[in-house]
Amino acid sequence: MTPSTKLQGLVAATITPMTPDGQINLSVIRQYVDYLVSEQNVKNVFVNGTTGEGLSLNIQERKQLAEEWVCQGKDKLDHVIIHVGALSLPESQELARHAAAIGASGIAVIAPFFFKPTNKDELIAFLQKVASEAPAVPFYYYHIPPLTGVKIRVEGLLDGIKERIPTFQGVKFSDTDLLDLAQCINKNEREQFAFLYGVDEQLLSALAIGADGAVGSTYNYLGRKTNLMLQAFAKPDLALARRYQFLTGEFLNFVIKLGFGVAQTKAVMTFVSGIPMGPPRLPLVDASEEFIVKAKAKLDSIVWPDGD
Ligand SMILES: CC(=O)N[C@H](C=O)[C@@H](O)[C@H](O)[C@H](O)CO
Ligand SMILES: CC(=O)C(=O)O
Repeated sequence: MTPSTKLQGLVAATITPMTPDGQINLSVIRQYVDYLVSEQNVKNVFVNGTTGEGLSLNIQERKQLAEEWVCQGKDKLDHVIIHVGALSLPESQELARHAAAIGASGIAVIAPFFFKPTNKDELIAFLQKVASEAPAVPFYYYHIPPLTGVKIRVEGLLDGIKERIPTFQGVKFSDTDLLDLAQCINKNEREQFAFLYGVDEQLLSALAIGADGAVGSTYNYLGRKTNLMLQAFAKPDLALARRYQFLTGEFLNFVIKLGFGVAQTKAVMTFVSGIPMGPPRLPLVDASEEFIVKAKAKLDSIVWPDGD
């Protein structure tokens, strides 16, 4: 792994494979890593986040998953970022120390979401207490207000953050407020922070205002297509880049109308990759057969510009 290089390009938010009886299934992670690298051309992962049901796992499970991803990713993946956010500060700190000990290339933390920070100073104080437990590991703030309910704008959070959190390296930005994202990017030209966008259906818009890359659930199975969008954007061939975004958007728009979340992501990844992701953990419930049939038909019907 090469933790010193700036994180860019696509990062798959990993799914947590589970057995039919609901235990974490570490045995398929090796195959999962190979699939991401060879079939999707994705070499960075974000483990135990939203898609990974990180907040529904216990500490032991989170550590086992982190270890397995780091171990299986060795020599194959570029970055293995571990999400270590938790409602309990000591638990989050324990996970941060663990991630450092196993050699993770970065850690990320969401805002605590039961008792919530009410301003940026409270939020930074929490993040700082976690980050300082892993003083040699790049730290990312994971901004996802639709799920945490913590709507503190990132632009303001960045002011002086490097002084409070010396390992601060960037933001995983999972919000539709592109003005906030743009202000962050504009402000941080010199700092070399990485801004990774997390709303896959509008990644192209975020690239246009300067996002470095993306972390998302769809890069598990649409990584190759999204990489082609990134290439088209870099060229630049905007018409082609738009075409890819419209097509991935067409799929997402379709499944969102059917009801789309982590359970459905597990089902889609299972039929696309052939790797059994298993059921989600309650309160999430399995995708319906009807969803699976319709989602598969939709994905199969898409004619991609690369001829697939
Ligand atoms: C709320 C959520 O899970 N967001 C993911 C990452 O942040 C995205 O990757 C979405 O799954 C994706 O954009 C589809 O809506
Ligand atoms: C999408 C994402 O980054 C997550 O699942 O945490």
